[in-house]
Amino acid sequence: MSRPDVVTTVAELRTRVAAWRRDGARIGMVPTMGALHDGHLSLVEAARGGADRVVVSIFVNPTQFAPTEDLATYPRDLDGDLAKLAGAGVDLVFAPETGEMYPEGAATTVTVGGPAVGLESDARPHFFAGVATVVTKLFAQCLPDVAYFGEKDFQQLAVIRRLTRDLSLPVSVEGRPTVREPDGLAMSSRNVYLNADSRSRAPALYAALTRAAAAIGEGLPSEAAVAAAAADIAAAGFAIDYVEHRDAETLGRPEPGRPGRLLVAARIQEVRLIDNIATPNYRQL
Ligand SMILES: Nc1ncnc2c1ncn2[C@@H]1O[C@H](COP(=O)(O)OP(=O)(O)OP(=O)(O)O)[C@@H](O)[C@H]1O
Ligand SMILES: CC(C)(CO)[C@@H](O)C(=O)[O-]
Ligand code: BAL
Repeated sequence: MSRPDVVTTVAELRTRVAAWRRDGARIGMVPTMGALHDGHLSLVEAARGGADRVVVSIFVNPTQFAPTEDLATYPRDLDGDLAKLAGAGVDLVFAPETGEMYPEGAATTVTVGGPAVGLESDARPHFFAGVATVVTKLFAQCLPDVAYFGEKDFQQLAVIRRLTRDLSLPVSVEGRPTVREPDGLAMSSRNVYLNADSRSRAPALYAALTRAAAAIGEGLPSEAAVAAAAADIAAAGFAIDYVEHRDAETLGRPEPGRPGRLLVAARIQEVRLIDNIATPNYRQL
């Protein structure tokens, strides 16, 4: 099966997209950092369904990593990624070098408040400014009609929705459900860092969220459900960054009658995993 075409410059990307647009095509974009797995492929499939042409970007964005984080070792495999995309219906891969995305002297950063405050930002204070800046640039470079993001990075999705609205970007942002391994672990490029022992413990994260969401649905007070989830996660050997019940849209305090979300970030063997689950029947104050 033939691999998708790859371009590395904004000029080439714009030329290709402009030609499709002249033909009246609707453009879909799937931004990624590569090391593709079935979660990414589910976004590609959604894009195939919602657009005539699909662009996948692959760029390990340095501005969303702190100096202490795993930028240098983040899994990179463009050749393997292109093989996975062969036959997936992708029209173009945009795989820029860092200098193309951040030319010498780049001095502009997009910062988001609201849903970007707290949770991931407490552990990764630089993170959402990096994501917001690169996603704004990708949207400006490609000018997609619609862009697809995973609910696995739930706060990131909320931040991207908010920045798109606040900056009046003419892009429809679509969130897609988390794709999981058969034992419930959310697929993530960083799962390859897990050794056999940590991998066997990792499904405890989603199992704890599932139990807590069901308990909240049955009327258990939010605080008690969160405390039980935290205890389960700690018992599985994780160091917890946060376990929180939040409003699914604002990520502020959960409100009865509105969709809620349980979110977790926890570390095992120094691998930081995140996950989340809906609490649609939330009724407690
Ligand atoms: N399991 C998954 N199901 C659905 N979407 C996913 C999943 N994992 C990642 N995505 C989405 O794919 C897009 C690109 O994510 P990214 O390249 O960072 O992959 P990742 O597996 O989340 O990597 P990382 O381990 O760095 O978090 C994001 O919109 C992300 O939410
Ligand atoms: C949205 C994104 C591609 C921006 O670099 C990244 O944060 C990711 O892969 O989720
Ligand atoms: N999956 C979001 C990108 C990151 O964690 O750096």
